[in-house]
Amino acid sequence: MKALHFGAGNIGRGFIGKLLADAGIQLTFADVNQAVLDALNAHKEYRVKVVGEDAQVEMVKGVDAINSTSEAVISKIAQVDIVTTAVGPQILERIAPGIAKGLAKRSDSGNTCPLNIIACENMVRGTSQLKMHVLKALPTQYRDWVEAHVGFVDSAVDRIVPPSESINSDPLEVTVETFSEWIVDKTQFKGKFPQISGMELTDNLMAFVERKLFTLNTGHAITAYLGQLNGHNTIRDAILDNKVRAIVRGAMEESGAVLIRRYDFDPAKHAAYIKKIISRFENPYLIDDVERVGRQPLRKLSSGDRLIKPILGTLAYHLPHSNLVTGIAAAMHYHSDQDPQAQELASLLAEKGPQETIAQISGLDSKSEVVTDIVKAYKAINKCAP
Ligand SMILES: NC(=O)c1ccc[n+]([C@@H]2O[C@H](COP(=O)([O-])OP(=O)(O)OC[C@H]3O[C@@H](n4cnc5c(N)ncnc54)[C@H](O)[C@@H]3O)[C@@H](O)[C@H]2O)c1
Ligand SMILES: O=P(O)(O)OC[C@@H](O)[C@@H](O)[C@H](O)[C@H](O)CO
Repeated sequence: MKALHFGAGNIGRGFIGKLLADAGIQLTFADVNQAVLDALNAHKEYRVKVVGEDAQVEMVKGVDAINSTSEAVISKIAQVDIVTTAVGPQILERIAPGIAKGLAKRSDSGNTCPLNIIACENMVRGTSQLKMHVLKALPTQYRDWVEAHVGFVDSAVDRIVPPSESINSDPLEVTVETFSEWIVDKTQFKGKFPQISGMELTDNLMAFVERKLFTLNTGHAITAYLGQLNGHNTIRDAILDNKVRAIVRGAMEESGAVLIRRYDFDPAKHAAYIKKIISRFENPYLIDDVERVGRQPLRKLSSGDRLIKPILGTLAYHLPHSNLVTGIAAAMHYHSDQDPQAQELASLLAEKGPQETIAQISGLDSKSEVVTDIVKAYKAINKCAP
């Protein structure tokens, strides 16, 4: 089997690419980072440091790389059996035209072997969104062919992979936690399921996607935002601060109450899931900056993402949400010189004030009680800020 994986970054090299290569699949990465492309093509292998109680170094071997903006992508898509992505939600639209051209070439060349495409991004049904962009870029005469031969498979992906400490000495080495989970929607495959150890199949994907995004990522983001406000640089330092930890746990429990109602999860198992996540945030072997986890605050404050979607659930079911409100208010204070979205957020706040800003970003009604609560919490943080 052959695979093309877009995004040779942390999760690409540290998780999805590793599982594909470990399964004996011939793997090519597509990226735009020339240094990473050159290093992959020079060495054809890289180190994955799996850190935890039982630390070990594993090698990923036999890989190569192409530029994702080059014609080579089109030829690859015409030939491979599986395409995966880990590029970030905002990049899916950018890689779609190349995928569409590749699918047209595949059809023209008479390759009717099934192809499955799986986006591994932190978003709800990311592959379905990628499909929408691909179809937009695809000449209409290929649509039926694509529907018949190409599976667009949604997935949930979970492994904490911060940038490696050895980035300067080895641009390919990646440091990952021991925990990992990749769950794919088995109802969307074309042809036989690929045999990839570590890839789990489900016919109930939405429950897994929401459980992960609205528990781990909700808690992670709030840890980052409150961590920054309280002077912490890393997720571990932030979660070890009892003030931060209480709000993070409270927010995950509030979001969890929605998930338990929506998906009929077992409350005891969900409580254990939250406990495990907090211990993952505490991982002493990973250095994960609050700036990585807090990145792109406008995305994280959008209506379907980890902060707003859970609070909408609490409103629908008339459940408590005071910790989520604090988390959202903290997100509005997020600042980073490196992050264009943090700067846009700051400009919006300066121009429109907190009430209009949060309403515009999140889609919440500016006159609603919840927006009033968020603005009150935002101003209360302002008063305490050093
Ligand atoms: N790191 C994690 O802990 C983690 C865990 C689960 C899911 N994710 C998700 O995985 C995705 C990637 O996250 P990451 O942490 O690996 O980010 P990253 O920045 O380390 O990697 C992204 C990679 O995509 C590449 N890229 C950018 N534009 C591209 C393009 N047009 N074509 C091909 N490649 C392009 C970048 O050069 C980079 O190598 C995100 O959606 C993230 O939410 C990350
Ligand atoms: O990748 P983002 O920006 O959506 O979220 C930042 C982190 O919360 C995220 O990357 C986690 O580390 C990951 O989702 C763990 O599975």
